[in-house]
Amino acid sequence: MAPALKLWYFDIPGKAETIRILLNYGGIPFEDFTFKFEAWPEYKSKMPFGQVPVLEIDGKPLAQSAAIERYAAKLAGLIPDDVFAAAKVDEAHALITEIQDVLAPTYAIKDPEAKIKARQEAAAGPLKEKFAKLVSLLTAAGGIFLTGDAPTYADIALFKFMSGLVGGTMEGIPTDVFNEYPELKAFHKRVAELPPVKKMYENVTEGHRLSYKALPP
Ligand SMILES: N[C@@H](CCC(=O)N[C@@H](CS)C(=O)NCC(=O)O)C(=O)O
Repeated sequence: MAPALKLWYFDIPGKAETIRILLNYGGIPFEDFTFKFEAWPEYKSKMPFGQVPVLEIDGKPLAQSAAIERYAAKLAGLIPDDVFAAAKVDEAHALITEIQDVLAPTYAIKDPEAKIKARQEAAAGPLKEKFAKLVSLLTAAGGIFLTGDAPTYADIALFKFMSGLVGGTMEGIPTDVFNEYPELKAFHKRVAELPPVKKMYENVTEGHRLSYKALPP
């Protein structure tokens, strides 16, 4: 029998959106339990590491977004069976995490101008180096998806990252940040048009799931 799944997270895309896409992709029913920041103190002590996302699986909690993403990807058939092929997918996923880590310190900057400046600097330097690595990976795999011609959870994670970067919540990152990378823009469109992804975002009515946005032309 399929496990009963309940995903706990704030009412924003954040670290839960890739998990949401993966579960939707696999047509796997789950309760998307979201809450406002004000309600967090009520839940924090119930979470294994005092943080979210947490996926409750038949009542048992699983924390850490990377572990939850892999779990959801296995259910959705977005991890290859072959051990080496699966490791290459993890490799691509780790590169995306590294890219996210470039921007992570900017979230904590309180001064709005300093935050924008730090992001502009990241976009002009370190992010470019990482995007070039992504293009190499994509090109080496044949230019369709990150590790070949079938989508995996790494592709979903990159799609979510790219959407979030230009989705209006990353002040300081120019919305044309991907214009120098036609391969990445084509990739983003390709993932957006995968039928389960397209369907998920067509059906969205609430703001918290709107991390997807078509990239500017
Ligand atoms: N390594 C963890 C980090 C989780 C994390 O940073 N969660 C944040 C939200 S994105 C959180 O729960 N913040 C509230 C808190 O720490 O009290 C993961 O990837 O799941």
